[in-house]
Amino acid sequence: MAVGNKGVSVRLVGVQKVYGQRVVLDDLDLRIGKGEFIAIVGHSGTGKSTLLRLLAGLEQPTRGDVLIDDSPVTGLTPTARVMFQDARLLPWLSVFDNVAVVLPKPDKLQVEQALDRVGLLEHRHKWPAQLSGGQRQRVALARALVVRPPLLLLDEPLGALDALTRLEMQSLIESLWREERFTAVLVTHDVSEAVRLADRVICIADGRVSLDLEVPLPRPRDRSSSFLRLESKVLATILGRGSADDNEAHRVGSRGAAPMEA
Ligand SMILES: Nc1ncnc2c1ncn2[C@@H]1O[C@H](COP(=O)(O)OP(=O)(O)OP(=O)(O)O)[C@@H](O)[C@H]1O
Repeated sequence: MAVGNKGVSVRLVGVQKVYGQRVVLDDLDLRIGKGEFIAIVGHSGTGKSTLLRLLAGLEQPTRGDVLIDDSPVTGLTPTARVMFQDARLLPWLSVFDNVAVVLPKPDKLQVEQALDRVGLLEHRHKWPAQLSGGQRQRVALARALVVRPPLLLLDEPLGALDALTRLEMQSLIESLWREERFTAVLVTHDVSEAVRLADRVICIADGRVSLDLEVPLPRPRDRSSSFLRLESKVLATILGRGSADDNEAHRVGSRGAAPMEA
């Protein structure tokens, strides 16, 4: 498989996605650099998962182009792996086999390294039912990363976890990303998680990008005053209000979450 440990670049140009009468994404433009970590936030139903499915090649845009390393996505994106909110493990396979199953040619060392990287090597002989929710998501992460994908798509992967496990998983994802520098696109409802992990936080509203906010904070990030300012800026955009220190330069487009009368 054509995979490596360097990220890919991603470009969406004038992307529209229509389901029946519903225009979910409309003339959306977005660029993601190689190895960047992007978080996508926005109200429920604004098309965040749709956007990930377009990047994965699970769907095609109604109009416009999705380009990975400058090549249009026309079928499943071979460089991408997706992680979902539910781990989607096969209950009749061991932890080891749940990771090995995605390899065209199972390789014991490769699987054990992937499990070791997520801290689950000693659990490799267990069944999914014997694991906690957090451990199951670690297996899903190992399965996604075992092929060292250049593009990791994360669809609210930590949404069902308790707060503490969620923080641990955020640290794990961040440290694996820092080691391997794949391109990461995280869909999340948790604005704090977005600001903690992402180089840029993208808000989607009315089918397009309503905020593209750089997070220029050193990692690992704590909840400093700068962190809180960025967090409130993202929240204000999602809620459709300008925050007191809002900077118009961060807003893009003329529609969507433009500041409204508060
Ligand atoms: N296959 C489909 N057929 C018809 N409508 C769809 C399909 N997939 C998504 N939609 C609709 O498109 C809209 C956007 O869905 P999507 O799941 O991308 O939103 P989202 O922002 O990820 O939402 P959430 O935050 O609730 O997960 C929703 O109205 C949804 O019902």
